[in-house]
Amino acid sequence: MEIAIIAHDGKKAEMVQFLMDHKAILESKNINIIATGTTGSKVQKAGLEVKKLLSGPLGGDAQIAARVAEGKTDMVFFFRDPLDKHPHEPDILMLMRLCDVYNVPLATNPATADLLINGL
Ligand SMILES: O=C(CO)COP(=O)(O)O
Repeated sequence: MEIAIIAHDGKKAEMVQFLMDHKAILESKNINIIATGTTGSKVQKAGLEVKKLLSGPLGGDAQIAARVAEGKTDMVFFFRDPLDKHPHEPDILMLMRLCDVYNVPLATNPATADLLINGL
C-alpha cells in the first residue's frame, strides 16, 4: 500500500510527530510512503523511509495527484495550513479534487489521519 504525505510549512512538525507516533503500524503494514520534497526531507531526518517527489510549489502536489489518478496511491495525508497562503493553490485543489474523483481517502488534519491509519 502507498500513502502520500504532504504538509505545509506550518504543519510539518505535526506531520513528523504523527508519523513517529504511528511508526509501528506503518512498518507492520508494509506501507510505502511518498512525500512532497520538503516534507519528505523532514521525515527522513526523523529516521523514516520515504520516497521524495518534487517540492509542492514546484509540482510535487501535481505528481501525487497524478499517482492518485493512476491508481498508484491508496491514501493521502495532507496536513494543510488554513492560515497561510500558497502560490500553488490550483495544484492543491487539483489533488483534493482527484482524491474525491477516485474515492481515495484524504486526511487534511492529524485527527482524521489517526482514524484512517487505525482503520487499516
Ligand atoms: O506545498 C506543499 C503542499 O502544497 C508541500 O510541499 P513541500 O513538502 O515541498 O514543502
